[in-house]
Amino acid sequence: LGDEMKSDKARTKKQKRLMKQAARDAVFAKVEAASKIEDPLAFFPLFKKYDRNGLNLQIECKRVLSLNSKCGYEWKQDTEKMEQFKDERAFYLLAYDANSTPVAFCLFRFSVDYGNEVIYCYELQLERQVQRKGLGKFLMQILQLIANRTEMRKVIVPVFRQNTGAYRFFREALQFDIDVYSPSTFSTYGNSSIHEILSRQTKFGEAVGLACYGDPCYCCD
Ligand SMILES: CC(=O)SCCNC(=O)CCNC(=O)[C@H](O)C(C)(C)COP(=O)(O)OP(=O)(O)OC[C@H]1O[C@@H](n2cnc3c(N)ncnc32)[C@H](O)[C@@H]1OP(=O)(O)O
Repeated sequence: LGDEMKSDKARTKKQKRLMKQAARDAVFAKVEAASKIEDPLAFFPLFKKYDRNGLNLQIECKRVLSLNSKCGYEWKQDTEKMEQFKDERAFYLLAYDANSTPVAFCLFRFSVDYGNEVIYCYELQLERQVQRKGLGKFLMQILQLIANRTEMRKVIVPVFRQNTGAYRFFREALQFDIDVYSPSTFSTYGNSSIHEILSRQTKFGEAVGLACYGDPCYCCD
């Protein structure tokens, strides 16, 4: 009987391990599939235009590798950014003005973060002249839509604490939470970390209601 119990226990343990592995594989498969979508913005053609508050912009979603070297942002000098730039799974949302000049970009990637399928937004940058006209909110709304469509659990953004404008934008205007894996939630870092990881759950995230962005609300429909 002792031996039988032991082998039962071993079987259950193995089953649990296999189930965990299958769940993990499913998360990676979902992220892999989303990463292969040629143009995630194609699902939302209405969002290819931003025509509000005196701006009239075209919005495109492109794979980072498909961009040519014309895009002359200063951050391209930055080595770490350059690595992100070269990542074949990364995408840009780009906003162009009437002269086809890029005036804003959002760099993101589908990713697995602590076992969760997420959209990781590395960077959101708007030229000064297009700031405070709702465009940042609109681009993040697009990310949230894409995240819902691809069944990701949340949208994540790292924000430097000293960037109070961006912090307020994400925390107050867009209702991002401090992510459970943000450095400030670990006692070793406490409040000394220079950045905070913020996140906003999708409808596939854990039991947090969707606070809508805009009026009209595009994310709940
Ligand atoms: C992951 C990261 O990349 S973090 C770094 C973010 N990027 C930067 O800091 C670069 C410079 N700034 C920018 O590119 C932009 O200003 C962003 C991305 C911070 C915000 O985008 P914008 O289009 O300017 O903001 P938007 O007009 O959508 O603002 C919506 C609301 O957010 C809040 N908000 C936006 N910017 C600020 C700010 N600087 N200070 C305080 N609140 C702000 C306001 O409540 C605003 O509503 P209101 O204008 O009616 O008061």
